[in-house]
Amino acid sequence: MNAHDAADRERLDRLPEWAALADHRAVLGEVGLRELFATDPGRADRFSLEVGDLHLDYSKHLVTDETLRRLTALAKATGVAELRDAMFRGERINNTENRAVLHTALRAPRGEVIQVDGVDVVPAVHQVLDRMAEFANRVRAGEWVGHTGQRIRTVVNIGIGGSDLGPAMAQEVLRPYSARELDFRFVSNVDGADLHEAVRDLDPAQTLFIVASKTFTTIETLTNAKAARGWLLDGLGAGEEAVAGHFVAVSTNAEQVSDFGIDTANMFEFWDWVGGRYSYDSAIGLSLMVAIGPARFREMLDGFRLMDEHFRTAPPAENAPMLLALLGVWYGRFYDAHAHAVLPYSHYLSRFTAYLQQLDMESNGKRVDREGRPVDWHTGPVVWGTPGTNGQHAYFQLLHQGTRLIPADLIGFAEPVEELGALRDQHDLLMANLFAQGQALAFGKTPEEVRAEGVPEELVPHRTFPGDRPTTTVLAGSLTPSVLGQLVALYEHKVFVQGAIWGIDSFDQWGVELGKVLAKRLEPALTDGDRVAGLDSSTSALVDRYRKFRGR
Ligand SMILES: O=P(O)(O)OC[C@H]1O[C@H](O)[C@H](O)[C@@H](O)[C@@H]1O
Repeated sequence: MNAHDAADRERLDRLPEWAALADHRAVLGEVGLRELFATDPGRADRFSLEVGDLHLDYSKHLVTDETLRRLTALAKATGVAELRDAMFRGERINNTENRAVLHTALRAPRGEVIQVDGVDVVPAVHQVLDRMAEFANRVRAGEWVGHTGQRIRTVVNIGIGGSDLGPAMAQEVLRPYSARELDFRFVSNVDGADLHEAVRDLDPAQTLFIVASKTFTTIETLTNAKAARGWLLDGLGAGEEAVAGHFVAVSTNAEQVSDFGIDTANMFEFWDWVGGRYSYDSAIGLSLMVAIGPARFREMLDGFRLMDEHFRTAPPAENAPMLLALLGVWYGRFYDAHAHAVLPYSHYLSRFTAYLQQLDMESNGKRVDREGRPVDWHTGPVVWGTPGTNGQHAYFQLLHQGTRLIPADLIGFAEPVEELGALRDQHDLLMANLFAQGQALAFGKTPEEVRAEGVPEELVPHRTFPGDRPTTTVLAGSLTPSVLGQLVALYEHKVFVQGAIWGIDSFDQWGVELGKVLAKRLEPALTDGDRVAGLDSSTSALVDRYRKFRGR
C-alpha cells in the first residue's frame, strides 16, 4: 500500500507535525521581518535558491529555520514524496476519475520509459510532437495552403479553460520568439462577440482554425467551432470540402472530432492522463508551436523537464516547488491568508496569472479529501494579480495597508528583450519597482519614521506601513522558452505539493459540472419560454425579465 492510500494516511489535523507548527506559530508570535533580518545577517543567502535559470528569494517570509524544518517535517508526514513518486510512475493518483496524472511524460526525453497500465507512453508523446513539428513547419513556411491555394496568415485557436489559457498565455510570453508574419488569436467565450471580434478583419482564405478540446464535447468550443465553420464556408462561398484546409483539431476524442467533420488525419492527439490545466505542453500547444517553431517549443519542454527533475530529486529543504507550497500552507493555516497574488514585472507575462488561476484554483479548490471526507482546514487560496507596475496604481494599496495578509510572488527578468531597442532603457525603472515593492511590503514604515518626516500627528496612522507582508521574488536572466517551461512547472508542482498536504484530489474538477447542467436546462426557457420544473423564484424572475428585455 502506498502512503497516499487512505488507510495509511492520518488526517492532517491529527498529525503531530501539524500541531507542532501551531506551537511554533505561537512561539513566533509577532516577530516581524525587521527583527528577523536584523538578527540574522545570513538570511537572504540562506533563504534563496538557484534552480536551473531561476533565482528564488524567499527570505522575505515570516519564517525561521525552525519554521522551515517543521514545514518540511509536515511534507514528510503527509507523504508528499511518495505521492510525487507515484505520479511520476504513472499510477492512478487522480482517484475520483481513476486516472494517471502524467503531464511530466509530455516532456520526457525520447527513450525514457513511463508506463500506464504496462504501456510505455513516451513513444506516442514524441510521435505527436513530430507530427506537430511537421505541421508547424508547413504553416510557417507557407506550404500549408487553404482551400483557394493561399498561404495561412492567421491562426485562430478555439478552446476554453485548459485548451485556451495555456496556449494564450504562452503566446504572449513568447511573442519575441514568434513568427511575426503570422497572427495568432484565441476564441474561448461562448459570447458571440469573442468570435466576431477575432475574425471580423480576417480573410477566410488565409485563416486556419485549431479546435482545441480534450473531450471535444465542451459546448462553448463546439458552438464557436461550428460558427467559425459557417463563417469560413460563407466567406469562401464553398462547401464542406473547404473545411480540411482550414480546420485542424487537438483532442483525446477521435470519434467526436470526426463527427464534427474534421478529418482525423488533421487531428493531433493527447491522452486522458493529461489534465486540461496541465496540457499546454501537449498538442494543446499546437498554435504556440506554429508561432515559435518546433525547436523553441522543445526548448520550452526542456525547461519543464529541468524543473520536473529538480522537483523529483532535490531534498525538501532545497526543493523550490516544495518550499513555495509549504509557505502557502503556512500562511493559509496560521495567518488566515485567503488569497495569493502573482505579480509579474513583465508585460509579456500579462496572461500568466490568469493561467495560474485555473491551474491552482481548479486543482485545489476542494472541500473534501481524497476519501470524500470534509476537510477541517483551508485548501487553495484565491489566486489573482496583474503585471506590475500597473497593479501598484490600483490594488497595491490593499496589499500594503489593508487588513488582510496576502502573500505575493514578484517575478522579474534581468534582461529586457532585444527588440525593444531604445526602450530597453526603461527596464531598470521597471525592476527598481519590483525590488522596491518587495522591500516596502516586507519592512513597511513605522510611525516613528513617519513622524521623523514631520508628518502631522493626525496623519501618522494613515501614512504608516505595517510591513510583514511576505513575498517571494523569482528572478531570471531573461524570459526564454526554457525559462517559461521552468516557471510553469514550478507552479504545477507547487500546486501538487499543496494538494498532497491538504489530502485532496488536485486533478479532478467536479465543481465545474453543476453550472453546465443547469445552463443546458435553462437555455430552452430563455429561447422558447419553456417552463423549468421546480425553478426557484429568483432565477425564474430573472429569466422572465431577460425575455422581456429581448421582447419575447
Ligand atoms: O478541453 P476541453 O475538454 O474542451 O475542456 C475545457 C475545460 O472545460 C472543463 O469544463 C474544465 O473545467 C477544464 O478543466 C477544461 O480545461
